[in-house]
Amino acid sequence: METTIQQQRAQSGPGRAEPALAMEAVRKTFRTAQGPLEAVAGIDLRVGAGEIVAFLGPNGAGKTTSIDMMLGLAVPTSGRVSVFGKDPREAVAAGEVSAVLQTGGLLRDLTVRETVTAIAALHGAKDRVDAVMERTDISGLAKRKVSKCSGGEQQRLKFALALLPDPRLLVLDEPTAGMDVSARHAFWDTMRADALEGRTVLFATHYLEEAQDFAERTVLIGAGKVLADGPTAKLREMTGGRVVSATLPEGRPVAAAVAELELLERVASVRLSGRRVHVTGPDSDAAARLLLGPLGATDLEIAAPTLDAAFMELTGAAS
Ligand SMILES: Nc1ncnc2c1ncn2[C@@H]1O[C@H](COP(=O)(O)OP(=O)(O)OP(=O)(O)O)[C@@H](O)[C@H]1O
Repeated sequence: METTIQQQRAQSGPGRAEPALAMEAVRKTFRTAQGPLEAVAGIDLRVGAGEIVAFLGPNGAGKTTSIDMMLGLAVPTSGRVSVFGKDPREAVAAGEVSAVLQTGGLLRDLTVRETVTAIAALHGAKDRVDAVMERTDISGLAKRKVSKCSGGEQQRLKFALALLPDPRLLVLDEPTAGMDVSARHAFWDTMRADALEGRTVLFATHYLEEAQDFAERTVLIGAGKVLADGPTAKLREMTGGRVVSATLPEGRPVAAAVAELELLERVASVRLSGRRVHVTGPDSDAAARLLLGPLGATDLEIAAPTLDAAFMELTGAAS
């Protein structure tokens, strides 16, 4: 699906010359009881119009703080943020950027349709109510009170509200947080269809899979800095491919097995916990063959790299 989006957008997407978003040497320091806390520690980022970018990082990496600055909800301590060449607050006022945020914002006593209609009136977009509800798959919930909607349904409603001004840049902060797997898939299906129409999308996520499934480009952030920025497929390669785990047999020295595994070509790391060995590298087949064959290991598992693994590889590489 990632390739399909890339291909279709390469053919029909808008020109990429104009930056939708530019962050230049952006820092944000909070004063806390323990002293100053640098949540964003010098981020440079340029997102071209029509790009789909994942902002990937663990808890506390600085994603939400960065997004707040993109939306004019927070002001950088130093550096500059612009959206389509404008101050973010001007871009928000002009309806050029809108967001689905993690926190709050919905009135519980209104129905879904009342909510959409009220916000549409603010944007002068009453004629878009039906289309937007259809697009985000909430037409069937029109008469339901917001307080009776599930977490996933509320996220879809927030998505509908964000689409009302027909923004050129859509910013999503953990849009699928709290959704179950099927709701998550449904959300991304809707999102993909929308992105194909040429909107620029930047979304924050903890999930490497979400970046892989949806974003052409991933910006990995940690401790307020950009650790890696490039095509999502490349990031996956950089993280060393898959992790092969297996239990080594009793009665044989584990150190010799580890040494043999380390001799395999293109192995990124070999880690032991008790007799359980974890081999990371792009050639999972070779590791699996050696483990199950000569090394006599059992209980083999092969897993895609997790964000934690990716993060450790990249922070290790960066330090
Ligand atoms: N208003 C604030 N005052 C003090 N510290 C803050 C404030 N907002 C964020 N922080 C701190 O700044 C750091 C970055 O937080 P931020 O919410 O941007 O990270 P995040 O990547 O979005 O994390 P998460 O994935 O948990 O949402 C954290 O250490 C957080 O505790």
